[in-house]
Amino acid sequence: MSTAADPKELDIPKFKTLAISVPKPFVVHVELNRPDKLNSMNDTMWHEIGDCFDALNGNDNCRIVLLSGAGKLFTAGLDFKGMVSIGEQLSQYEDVARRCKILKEMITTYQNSITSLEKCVKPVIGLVHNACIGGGVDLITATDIRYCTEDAVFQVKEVDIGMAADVGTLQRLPRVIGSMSLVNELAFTARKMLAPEANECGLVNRVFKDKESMIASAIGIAGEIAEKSPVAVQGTKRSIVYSRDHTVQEGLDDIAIWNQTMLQSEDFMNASVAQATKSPPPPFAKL
Ligand SMILES: CCC/C=C/C=C/C(=O)SCCNC(=O)CCNC(=O)[C@H](O)C(C)(C)COP(=O)(O)OP(=O)(O)OC[C@H]1O[C@@H](n2cnc3c(N)ncnc32)[C@H](O)[C@@H]1OP(=O)(O)O
Repeated sequence: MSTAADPKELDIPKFKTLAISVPKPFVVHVELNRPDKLNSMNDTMWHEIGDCFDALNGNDNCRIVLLSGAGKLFTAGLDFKGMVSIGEQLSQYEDVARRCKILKEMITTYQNSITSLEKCVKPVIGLVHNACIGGGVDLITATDIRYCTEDAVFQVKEVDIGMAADVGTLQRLPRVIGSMSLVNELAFTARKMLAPEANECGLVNRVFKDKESMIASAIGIAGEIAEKSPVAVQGTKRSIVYSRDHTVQEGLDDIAIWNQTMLQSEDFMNASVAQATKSPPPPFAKL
């Protein structure tokens, strides 16, 4: 069975603002890659994040994704300078309905871009070093596992630029960290949350000394996940995301219907036999 240790074998489009590598078979590393602009999120990056995760979702050479930032920090959030071109587009119209149409289209495109991480059935591990600001928090709240470095700082900074966050933080952060009081405090004050507090409140579940050790550990963990049945891992992510937004009974009903099919997969049979006979896990075919 061929595996994609070579990024070219992944066969996904090339991106201007994202760097893609394959550190291990089936493990895809996506880096926000505008280091000279502090990985600030311009219109191209917003579009490319969506395109990238849509492509990885359908790619059977990808079983798990690592998401980090190239250079000094994870991301400085929305690219202020990119907002000038939106301002120019708006200035072409005097009418409120025409202006609203431009803004609505932009907001929903950016929302869909973040949601593409959640819709991607491959688990995504968010790896934050140094600063994770504004849109960066939107982005990582849509990941499945989050780690950071000791120097990490998280900031829901939108109120400081005169806006209510609108692409996911206010919807997902309460579900990630549980305490509505803490979410409210972070969102109303835009204060910095440092790594120990992020760990304590559950925004991340591991803190590493530096970026190198974080990436190395994450590649190891991703490699372990990539060796498991893709039927099992993808079904698990699907069920966790579905259950988050539904009642317990609805979640149970959904997974019963899902597994009435998936328990007939060869992965279930082969993995169960290996467990029962104390044999090493079998290799699983691409999905
Ligand atoms: C529909 C919209 C949906 C999305 C909404 C998202 C909203 C948000 O993301 S709100 C948050 C926006 N971001 C910020 O407010 C971050 C502002 N920047 C900082 O706080 C600091 O720059 C940072 C902590 C990231 C780094 O600090 P450091 O001291 O290391 O660097 P600086 O000297 O401050 O900056 C270096 C140059 O980078 C430019 N820059 C910083 N952030 C941005 C940005 N977000 N967009 C564009 N450019 C940015 C900064 O102006 C400096 O440029 P120069 O003066 O030319 O050297």
